[in-house]
Amino acid sequence: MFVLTETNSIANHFIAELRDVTIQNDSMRFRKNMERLGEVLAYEISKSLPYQSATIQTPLALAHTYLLSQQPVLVTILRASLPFHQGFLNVFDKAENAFIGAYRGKHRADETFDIQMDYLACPDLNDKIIIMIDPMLATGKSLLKSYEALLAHGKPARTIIVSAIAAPEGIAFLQENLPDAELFLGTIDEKLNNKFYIVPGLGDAGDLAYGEKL
Ligand SMILES: O=P(O)(O)OC[C@H]1O[C@H](OP(=O)(O)OP(=O)(O)O)[C@H](O)[C@@H]1O
Ligand SMILES: O=c1cc[nH]c(=O)[nH]1
Ligand SMILES: [Mg+2]
Repeated sequence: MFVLTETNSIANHFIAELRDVTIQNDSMRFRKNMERLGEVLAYEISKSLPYQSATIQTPLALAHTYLLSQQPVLVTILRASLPFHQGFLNVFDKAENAFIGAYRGKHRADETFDIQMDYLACPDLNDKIIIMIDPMLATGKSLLKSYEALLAHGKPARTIIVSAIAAPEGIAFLQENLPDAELFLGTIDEKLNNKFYIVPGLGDAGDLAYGEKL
């Protein structure tokens, strides 16, 4: 498991601004900070991908380097993931993309909920490296249900899950139910509250980026 804030970097500022209740009034800044965090995490993930040697013709001579031997598939879970996904796409500009509509349905009286799924647009996933992008890992149910839906499109060779903020409960849930998935996290928070929101967290990422839904 990789946790970005285990090393201090400028990304601490992006996460601090995402959390800050005053700065959250500026939804464009919220989306931009989520995008910037996506770029940083994409760069960190890029260090773990496979590379092959390549030769580039400059105007003067040949330059030797290593380039990705396989492009990842970027999987976005609507809607909060959209700006985070854009950060990944800025870095992995040749990646294929998948989109999943998964969201927490209406909470019951005891605050439990089911995950609703209503949209899936996806390339062939057989033998691909998939990066599942969701800014909030709370209970982990959205990510697990999304992964199960993806399997109808093939069996990935490798699954990377990336979140900006994760709760210990969601991490434990994924480690139990998706033991082969690799986690790349911005930061790990304290706990979930009785509505299954991350504390201290940042609130509702989808609402902060795009406004409240009915
Ligand atoms: O780990 P979980 O308990 O499943 O919760 C996390 C999910 O909640 C948020 O989506 P939300 O349902 O709020 O939908 P939205 O993006 O449309 O706001 C978030 O983007 C995750 O997908
Ligand atoms: O804290 C949380 C949990 C789920 N979804 C969010 O947007 N925030
Ligand atoms: Mg939401």
